[in-house]
Amino acid sequence: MTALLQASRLTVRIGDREVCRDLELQLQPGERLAILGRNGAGKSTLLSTLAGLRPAQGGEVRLQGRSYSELGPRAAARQRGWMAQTQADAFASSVLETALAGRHPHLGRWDWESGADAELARAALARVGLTGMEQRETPSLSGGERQRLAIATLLTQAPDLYLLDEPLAHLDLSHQITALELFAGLARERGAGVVMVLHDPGLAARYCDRALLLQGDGTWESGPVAEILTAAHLSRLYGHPLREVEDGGSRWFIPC
Ligand SMILES: Nc1ncnc2c1ncn2[C@@H]1O[C@H](COP(=O)(O)OP(=O)(O)OP(=O)(O)O)[C@@H](O)[C@H]1O
Repeated sequence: MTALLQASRLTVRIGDREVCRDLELQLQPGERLAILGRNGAGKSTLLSTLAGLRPAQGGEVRLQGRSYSELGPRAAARQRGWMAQTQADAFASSVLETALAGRHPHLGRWDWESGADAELARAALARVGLTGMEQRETPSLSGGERQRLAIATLLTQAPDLYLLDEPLAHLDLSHQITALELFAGLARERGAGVVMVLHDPGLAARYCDRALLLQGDGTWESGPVAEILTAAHLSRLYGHPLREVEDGGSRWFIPC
């Protein structure tokens, strides 16, 4: 099976600092991967490299077997969606218009969005609880509402691969679980691949199949969450002792 995402011998640097050296990564349809690490370890930098938005210093990234230069930006945007850590609105537009921007990679150069596109956008807004807010201007949204709009825009884009930089930022606990369940459903039902930068290893253990730990010095570890997300690994990763607690079949990690 062709991997949705493959990174081979990927080396990413910021100045003379290494984020990862010779990273090997494969994501198959339906798989969810969590990226964890300390602040400044380079998680966002790696994610934007995986999204083809930043050049790698070595190795390569392929989407369903093709490099970003082979695909070109429009085809790449039909295959992978990227959610930035913060949502910047260059100018005010309505909630519905913002969600509809997710359809742009699917339209011809001179096409307008159709009624069917608007239906997709409205359905996506409904899935994140923004029905009734379609005509609101984006600067008037709260932080959590703006984040849910970013998720709705990605749902409207409907790529095969979702690259999410801290998708739970600004969300209350209930909306965090709703968002994680939503991406779990896309993986299960549509075979979507999901890569998420997360700061909660308990949620990563519950909602991802595999985890990638970025140590901040170019070294990394990855594997199934059962093997990688342990108190010993995580204590070393964060430089603070953590204790593992099991409850109702889920594993949680508590700072000591
Ligand atoms: N253009 C830049 N010039 C200099 N340093 C940069 C630049 N971009 C990022 N950095 C630095 O690179 C490091 C990695 O940044 P990155 O945003 O990828 O980290 P992160 O792991 O996502 O962090 P966080 O958990 O805080 O979001 C940080 O120390 C950051 O200050």
